[in-house]
Amino acid sequence: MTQLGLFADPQEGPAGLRYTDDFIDRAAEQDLIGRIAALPLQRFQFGAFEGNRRVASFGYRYDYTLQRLAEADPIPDWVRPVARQAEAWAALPEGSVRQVLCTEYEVGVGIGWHRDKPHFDKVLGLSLGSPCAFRFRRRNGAKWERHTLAALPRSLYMMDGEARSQWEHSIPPVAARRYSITFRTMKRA
Ligand SMILES: O=C(O)CCC(=O)C(=O)O
Ligand SMILES: [Fe+2]
Repeated sequence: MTQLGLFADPQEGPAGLRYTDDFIDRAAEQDLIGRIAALPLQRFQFGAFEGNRRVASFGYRYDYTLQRLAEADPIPDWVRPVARQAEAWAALPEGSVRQVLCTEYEVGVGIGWHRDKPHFDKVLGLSLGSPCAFRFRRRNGAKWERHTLAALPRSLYMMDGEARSQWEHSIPPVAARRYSITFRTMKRA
């Protein structure tokens, strides 16, 4: 387990955060990167603000303009085995991952502070291609509690409990191109 705590006891990560290195091997990583790179990725749109990361959603997507979930293309066959593998690791029922987000971060691109939409329940993320600092923060009175997870390529994290509901997360601009696959379960079936 690789967890790097900044400004905090390294033992004290957000409750409900789980992480494992080497969730997949290098061959599987290269295969998934090739699959994602071949997708018709769209620049992430958040109202008037255009983020720089590029994404493709499957199962469901969150429509920021209408502020609701919308159906998306079905989860592709090539994602299913790794989604099943993530469910097994997280002890989730098979098939409970109903939303998949594939993301590409070019050099210098990251993601700002946020919590994932409340429509989703558990959030798991597979890192591909390069490492990132996966940062967490939570307000504690006048201060922020902070934690940084060093997410290595081929690793998997899960946000559940407080890590999911109380803490915000962000990724500072990456030094090398990174891909991720985010697996989400739904709050209500
Ligand atoms: O790339 C990642 O691992 C995280 C992405 C993320 O936080 C999100 O899309 O909500
Ligand atoms: Fe997120």
